Amino acid sequence: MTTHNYDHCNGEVAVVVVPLPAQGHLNQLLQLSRLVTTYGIPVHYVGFTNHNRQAKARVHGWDPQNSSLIRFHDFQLSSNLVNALSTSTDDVHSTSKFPAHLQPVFEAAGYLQQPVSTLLWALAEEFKRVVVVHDSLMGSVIQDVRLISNAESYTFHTVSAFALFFYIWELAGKPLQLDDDDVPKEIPPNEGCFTSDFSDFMAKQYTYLSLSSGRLYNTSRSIEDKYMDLLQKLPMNLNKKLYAVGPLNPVIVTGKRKHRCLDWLDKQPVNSVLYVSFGTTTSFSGEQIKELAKGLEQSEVRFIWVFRDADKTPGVEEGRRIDDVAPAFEERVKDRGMVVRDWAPQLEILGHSSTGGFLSHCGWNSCMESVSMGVPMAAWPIHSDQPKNTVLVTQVLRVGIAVKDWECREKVVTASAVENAVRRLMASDEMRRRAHELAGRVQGSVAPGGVSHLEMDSFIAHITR
Ligand SMILES: O=c1ccn([C@@H]2O[C@H](COP(=O)(O)OP(=O)(O)O[C@H]3O[C@H](CO)[C@@H](O)[C@H](O)[C@H]3O)[C@@H](O)[C@H]2O)c(=O)[nH]1
Repeated sequence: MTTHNYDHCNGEVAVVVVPLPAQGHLNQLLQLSRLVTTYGIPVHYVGFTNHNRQAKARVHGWDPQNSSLIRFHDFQLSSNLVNALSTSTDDVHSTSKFPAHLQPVFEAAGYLQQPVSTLLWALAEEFKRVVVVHDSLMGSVIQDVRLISNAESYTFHTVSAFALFFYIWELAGKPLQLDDDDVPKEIPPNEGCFTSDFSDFMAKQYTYLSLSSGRLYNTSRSIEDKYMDLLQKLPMNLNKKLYAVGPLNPVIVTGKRKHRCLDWLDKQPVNSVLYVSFGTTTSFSGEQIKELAKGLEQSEVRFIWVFRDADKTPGVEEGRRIDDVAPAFEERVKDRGMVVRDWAPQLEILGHSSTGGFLSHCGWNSCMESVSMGVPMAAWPIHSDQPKNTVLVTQVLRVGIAVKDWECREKVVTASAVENAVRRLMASDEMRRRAHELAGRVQGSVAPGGVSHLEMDSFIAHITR
């Protein structure tokens, strides 16, 4: 890890990081925390106890317990809240695949406002300046920043510049005139991507965007320069400084290898293995699982399949769903496939030379990790920003193919559609070549002198001014 010579910052500036309590968000803000500490600046990472524990346990490539500059502030979920959350279950048969069962925990995050406010006032006494970096969906929690004269806040966006721009552009009634080459032919509309409860929640949190002094993005101008420029032109961003500081995931993975799937990967030929994973917010129906299993089997491709349900609230007792992958399936494919049911080391898998493709829901972490590691994708969007990320990956960056059309989102993806897409992906040397080339650019952007590295330097120079 690079350490910058910013020791003069100690005692002057404290950074407080406030993630939304969901894995895809906790992770990015924890990686950002690590980056900030390389400049010698202390970071205070706040959240519910169970989520902080989960974030630390799942992080890739480094151990947050060894960082003396990151302090975790754990706040307890009240027992009433735990009871309320335990009744909220994931409905795998719903036509909307948005993880509505997580909505109560997003709402519960509002309870962090009071303890976070107390922390901010205390730090404001101790430090010359308190800098709050908060998830774009946690604006209400940090709203007291405006009352503290030596505090300022920055909004952190966990999605691609592309998905965010087109989401806001549609919501705001398409305020900018766009050139033909800015807009791929078909941008999936916002409708159908979220539940109405979540859309209301986002709208409420976005009312706090005007409070912040600037915005941070987990993306790189080496791939999304055009969409960062478009974001800058939106009325809400006209007088804000935008910083594209990603990818925040390590682009070179080192350290102890623990998982058995990495030993298995060592024995497979270069670029021969398909990695299959749908992140932490997707649960498939039994029927969909069977079609996917059949498609993988028919494709005759080697694979690692991370077989998981969507996350629930950590620590909240949950019912287990029946495991729909039959032992007979695993037995039949055991010579060329592996089913992983625990937490898979995704970055290490994507960074392994035997991995040649990624069948993914296109969550933004997965896209950035795959792009950083030069692995082409087969895109199977499920909800939220994923349909827009699919267009970015397949039509703009051209390092992937689509497995399913977003218009057919309510239909089960058949085994033959899986088989065809997987075969096409694994056979495309041209796409793999482009993915490698893109990875070189993205990795270069976070190296010293690279564009993301310079934007991070510029952010740090600004908050330590
Ligand atoms: O066994 C596993 C499963 C997941 N991961 C990691 O978990 C993260 C998953 O994140 P992502 O790919 O973004 O998917 P979601 O968990 O579904 O993320 C949510 O949050 C993202 C950021 O806002 C959005 O882009 C997604 O649409 C939204 O579903 C990635 O870092 C993976 O490397 C593992 O390491 N091992």
